[in-house]
Amino acid sequence: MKSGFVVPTDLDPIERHPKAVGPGERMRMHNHMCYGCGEDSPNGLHLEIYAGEGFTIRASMEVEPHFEGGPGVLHGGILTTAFDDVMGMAPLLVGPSAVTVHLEVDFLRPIPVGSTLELSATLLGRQRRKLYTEGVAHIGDPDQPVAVAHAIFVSINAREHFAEHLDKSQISDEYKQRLSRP
Ligand SMILES: CCCCCCCCCC(=O)SCCNC(=O)CCNC(=O)[C@H](O)C(C)(C)COP(=O)(O)OP(=O)(O)OC[C@H]1O[C@@H](n2cnc3c(N)ncnc32)[C@H](O)[C@@H]1OP(=O)(O)O
Repeated sequence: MKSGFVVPTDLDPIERHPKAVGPGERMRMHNHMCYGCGEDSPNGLHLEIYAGEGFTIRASMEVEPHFEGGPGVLHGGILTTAFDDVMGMAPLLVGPSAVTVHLEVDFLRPIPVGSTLELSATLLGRQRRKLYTEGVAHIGDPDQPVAVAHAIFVSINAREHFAEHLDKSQISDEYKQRLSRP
């Protein structure tokens, strides 16, 4: 496996945020129109994402026929989207809203349509605003991953980061209200 992803050795200490959801609980939806996890996204993946122990996250995804890429198998871009969303929840265990700046996926085995894909993510560490994460996907045997991903998220001030494009959201009024709260 080749990867340009390197976790720095001089990481900042991390601890679970006191307000983070507990192990086994569903992660709070950051945007109910999100293509990955939003329950109201018309064509989205509708991922239900749960906090695990420590700095881990998990989710399951049914590989629907309309997720097909190659004949009978999951499209690689859909898998990448799922990783982005599941791994993107890991920073919320320690506090900050964060967005993806780098995401790489190693596709190890084809993933058949009709299977249940188990996704997990681990926050490996933090260096200043950068949050390093690893994701693993398997079907059936957890010791036989079908894909592995590595990503860096960078913490943001959500109010400032999304301000310019808020009007384009399908739920801009709701978001404007949410982000205006002190
Ligand atoms: C809100 C809650 C979300 C919860 C889950 C969401 C799941 C879905 C997640 C997504 O899909 S987010 C959508 C895709 N991502 C974006 O649209 C982000 C676009 N990028 C940006 O807007 C800017 O790059 C960003 C605001 C994130 C950072 O710009 P800044 O000017 O604030 O920071 P800067 O460029 O100085 O980078 C901060 C650190 O990150 C590092 N960095 C930036 N880009 C990098 C990169 N591509 N690879 C590696 N490191 C990177 C950078 O070197 C630096 O490291 P150091 O602390 O060591 O100086």
